[in-house]
Amino acid sequence: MDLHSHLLDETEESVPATARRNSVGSRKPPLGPIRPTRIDAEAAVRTLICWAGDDPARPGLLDTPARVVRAYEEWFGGYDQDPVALLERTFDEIGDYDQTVELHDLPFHSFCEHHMAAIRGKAHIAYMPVNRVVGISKLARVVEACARRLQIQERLTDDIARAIEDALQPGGVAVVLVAEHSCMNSRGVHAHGTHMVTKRMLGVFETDVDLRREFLASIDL
Ligand SMILES: Nc1nc2c(ncn2[C@@H]2O[C@H](COP(=O)(O)OP(=O)(O)OP(=O)(O)O)[C@@H](O)[C@H]2O)c(=O)[nH]1
Ligand SMILES: [Zn+2]
Repeated sequence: MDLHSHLLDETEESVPATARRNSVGSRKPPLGPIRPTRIDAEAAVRTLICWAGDDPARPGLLDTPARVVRAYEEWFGGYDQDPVALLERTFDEIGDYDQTVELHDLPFHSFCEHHMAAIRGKAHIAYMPVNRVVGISKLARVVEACARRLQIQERLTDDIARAIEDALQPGGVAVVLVAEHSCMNSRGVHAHGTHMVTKRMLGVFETDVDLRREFLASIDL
């Protein structure tokens, strides 16, 4: 049963989240606690509304817990996706094409695992194909599957690169993420306008300095 149907079934006994969650690449997912039922999740939202200082029983907030839980299904839908499987379909009729394939300015949304606050940014991806390429929309899907989890930007960058490497076995992969963290700009240190930049270089992008430079220079940082 996938997450969506699981959450629709309010009577179902809680089962270990790890029984359903997919890992990124070949790595095992972290051992999670028991995943609660939808009813438990909505009760938790009511608790947070009280913690914020409002009344979950007032008319404007009555439907909010159900909405928040539905939003969580979307925001954290990555736990039920296997990024490597998204890249299963490849195309091998690439003629003599022997240069990098790059996708720039892919928007993504994630949540930092320290504050569960939004991370919004852009991903820039390159890989050096070996005999086969993947549909470019699938690269965007991989970013989404890795981002819709609780993350830190460094691991998100690595997850995306590893998924592409595992699935395509290319000559190399490069991933650069440029993102704003709302835990940095809406609270805490209130550092507005800051961007975090992370990079993961594998294969030829790690060993060939000129190739790496060319990719990094092509990104609008
Ligand atoms: N390296 C890294 N740090 C992150 C990321 N997202 C959030 N953080 C940081 O995680 C840290 C958590 O630090 P703590 O001291 O435990 O939390 P805090 O008291 O809320 O810290 P402040 O944000 O400084 O108020 C903060 O410095 C955040 O800026 C990320 O993706 N990567
Ligand atoms: Zn944070």
